[in-house]
Amino acid sequence: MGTGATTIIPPQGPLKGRVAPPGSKSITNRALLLAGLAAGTSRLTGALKSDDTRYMAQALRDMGVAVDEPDDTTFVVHGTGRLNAPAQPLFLGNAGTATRFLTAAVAAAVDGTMVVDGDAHMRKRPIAPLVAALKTLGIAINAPTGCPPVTVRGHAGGYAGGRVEIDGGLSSQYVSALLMMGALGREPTDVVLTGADIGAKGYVDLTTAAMAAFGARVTHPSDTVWTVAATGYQAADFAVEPDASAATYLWAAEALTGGAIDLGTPADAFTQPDARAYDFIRLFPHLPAVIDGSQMQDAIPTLAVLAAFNTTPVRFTGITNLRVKECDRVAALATELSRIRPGLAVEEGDDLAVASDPGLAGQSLPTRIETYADHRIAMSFALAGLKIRDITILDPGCVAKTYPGYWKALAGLGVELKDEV
Ligand SMILES: O=C(O)C1=C[C@@H](OP(=O)(O)O)[C@@H](O)[C@H](O)C1
Ligand SMILES: C=C(OP(=O)(O)O)C(=O)O
Repeated sequence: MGTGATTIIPPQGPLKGRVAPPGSKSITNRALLLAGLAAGTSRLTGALKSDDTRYMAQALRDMGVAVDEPDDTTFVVHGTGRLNAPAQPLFLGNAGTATRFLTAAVAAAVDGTMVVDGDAHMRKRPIAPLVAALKTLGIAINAPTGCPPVTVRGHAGGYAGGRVEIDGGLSSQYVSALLMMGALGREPTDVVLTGADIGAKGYVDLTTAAMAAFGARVTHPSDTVWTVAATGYQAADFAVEPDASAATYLWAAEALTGGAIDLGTPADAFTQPDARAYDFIRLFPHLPAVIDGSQMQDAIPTLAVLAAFNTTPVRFTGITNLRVKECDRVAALATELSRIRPGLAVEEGDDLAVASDPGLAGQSLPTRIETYADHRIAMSFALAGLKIRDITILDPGCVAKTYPGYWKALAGLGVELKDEV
């Protein structure tokens, strides 16, 4: 459990100023991995430095790849075209991207047996579908609980290629992991989607775009099939775009206060799925009655807190896999919104129904928000504190997973914060 608490003092007027969100977590962790698998030096600029990307960078170092950090937003990765077996289990905290992507990559890039593990939260996040898919490729791999730790017997260059089926319903990261591994096969790999759902498909598009930047060739002959050529990876200089999920808090802060915050990047310039949230945020306080969250899952906490101040109720659908993120986000949103005012949000089957009440603004509703070690719960509920007096966020440091500068960014916009230690 983290410690501390931060109370947000609602600003007197609109929030105005310039705040650039940090680099994209999703893109940084893809680029780090691909650079680590390539032979040669890759320079990643605009990158995110946060818990999630440090775990990925450290894992590469643990496998013999030199990763330099000349400044706050740059990684220089000196790939050798091979990864060494790590002496210790790879510890990846609660970084879903690092855990899922590395589980597949090490199977085809490292000689030896290794363990991929994470913290207590990661040990509750499912990885069984990815493990089962890797087994079908002849890889010796085991995750007895269906979650990390995963034990993998890897062979550098040691899988043939061929066809691998994956159900991406619980996590699109399984699909991305197999695609990035695909370029390491001896022959091309077809990644074939089974099951009805893949979560936010935009993350798979981010994966194939990053792979192309590092020299891979992926074709997508049908909605459910990707073919990855057996090219391996080439070092590249790569500019990481700002994080769209981080941007949602700034867009929402602007909408809630009627402000003008310049992020330095227009919403339509992002390639990440969560940028779609802007199309809703700009409608505030007239969000629609139903919002399908399936293609912008990490933005749902932001939108759900915004919805509490909407003129009419909002139902969020397509959010079942929010239950297997850093915490059960559907339950957390219902519980914590209802802590502010009983019944403000309820779980209805697979949906989250937010009652919405613009009259909440300006009230004093002293509430201590549990954050469940989930950065997005902390960051989104801070938005409620821009409108309601006496909202306190517990364990504010958990934002370090993806946005260590979050509180500073709010303070830079003139938001007064009171820290308890
Ligand atoms: O591929 C990625 O970079 C991500 C995919 C999504 O997860 P799932 O695919 O597990 O839904 C998202 O929630 C996560 O923050 C990042
Ligand atoms: C779900 C998230 O992260 P991950 O799956 O990469 O741990 C997130 O950042 O909201």
